[in-house]
Amino acid sequence: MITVEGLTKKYGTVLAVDDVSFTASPGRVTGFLGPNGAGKSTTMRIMVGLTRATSGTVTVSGRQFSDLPNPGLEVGVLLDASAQHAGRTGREILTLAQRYMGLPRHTVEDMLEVVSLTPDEASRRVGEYSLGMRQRLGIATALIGDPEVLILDEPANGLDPAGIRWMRDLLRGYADRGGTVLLSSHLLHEIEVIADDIVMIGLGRIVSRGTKTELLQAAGTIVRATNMPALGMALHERGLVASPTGDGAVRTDADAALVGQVALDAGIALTELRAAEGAGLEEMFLELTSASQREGPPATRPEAAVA
Ligand SMILES: Nc1ncnc2c1ncn2[C@@H]1O[C@H](COP(=O)(O)OP(=O)(O)OP(=O)(O)O)[C@@H](O)[C@H]1O
Repeated sequence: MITVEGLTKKYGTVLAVDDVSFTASPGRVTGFLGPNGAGKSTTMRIMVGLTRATSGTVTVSGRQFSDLPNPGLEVGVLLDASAQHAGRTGREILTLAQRYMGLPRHTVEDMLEVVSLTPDEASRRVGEYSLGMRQRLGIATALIGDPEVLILDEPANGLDPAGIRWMRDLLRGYADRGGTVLLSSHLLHEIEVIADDIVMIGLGRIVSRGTKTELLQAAGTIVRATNMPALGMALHERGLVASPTGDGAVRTDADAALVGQVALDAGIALTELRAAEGAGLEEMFLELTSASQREGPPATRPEAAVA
């Protein structure tokens, strides 16, 4: 379990993390989602004691990271796969972790197998590794102490589609065995596929959080009619906000039953009526983080916690 309470980090005048609170629970994969510069890495660095918080607390399994006697046995961390010593081989890096944590020697070969690094690759210097190979080695280092909690910053970076599938299955299995996984990404689809719970952050603030199911339900309804202007008018008259989806339909926050009733009352024939699901989550992500999108206009920050 990871518990973040009122976490704030200022770098001079930059408010990188602004009063962030959330939990990541055992048995679940929690996706930490936000655009570039949202504050994900800073939050994770504070979690593992690499950056000092201005205020607020983070506990892992009830304790601060700095109070853990042998942290690698309790928390597996992958923050920057490129930070590994370029002159050492993959096997040497894992062996150092194994000795440092006081683990049996066979764990090194076990982990190489888990992350599918071949004996030949394990004997090569990390400086010659591709980014995907470095990520695999980083995940092996995070897992070697068999910790209960994993904190992974953009772990899918550099992995090919098969590698992403492999990582997804690995983390799923880890969570299903009771582990706590927190992983960050600026890619909605990645988080949507892998996470049970989602925490969205923008400009250092939590803009939404909840289970994926809740967020998908909260994503609204897609509706299409032969007479779209009449449908727009009918929804408007009932106080329902509808926004164009870009392909001729509209999305509204109302549930499908209400939208269907509104259309029936107005005598409008619908050609499509369905839960917005993934498309809606993407729209919500863009809406919720619009204040922090470099491409978007400045706006007041929304707060849309659903859990
Ligand atoms: N050491 C630092 N000194 C000053 N500002 C910093 C420092 N580290 C991060 N920041 C600022 O804090 C904010 C949040 O950065 P952070 O790296 O946490 O975002 P992120 O969500 O991880 O982004 P990305 O997806 O691009 O990795 C940014 O405005 C960044 O410029």
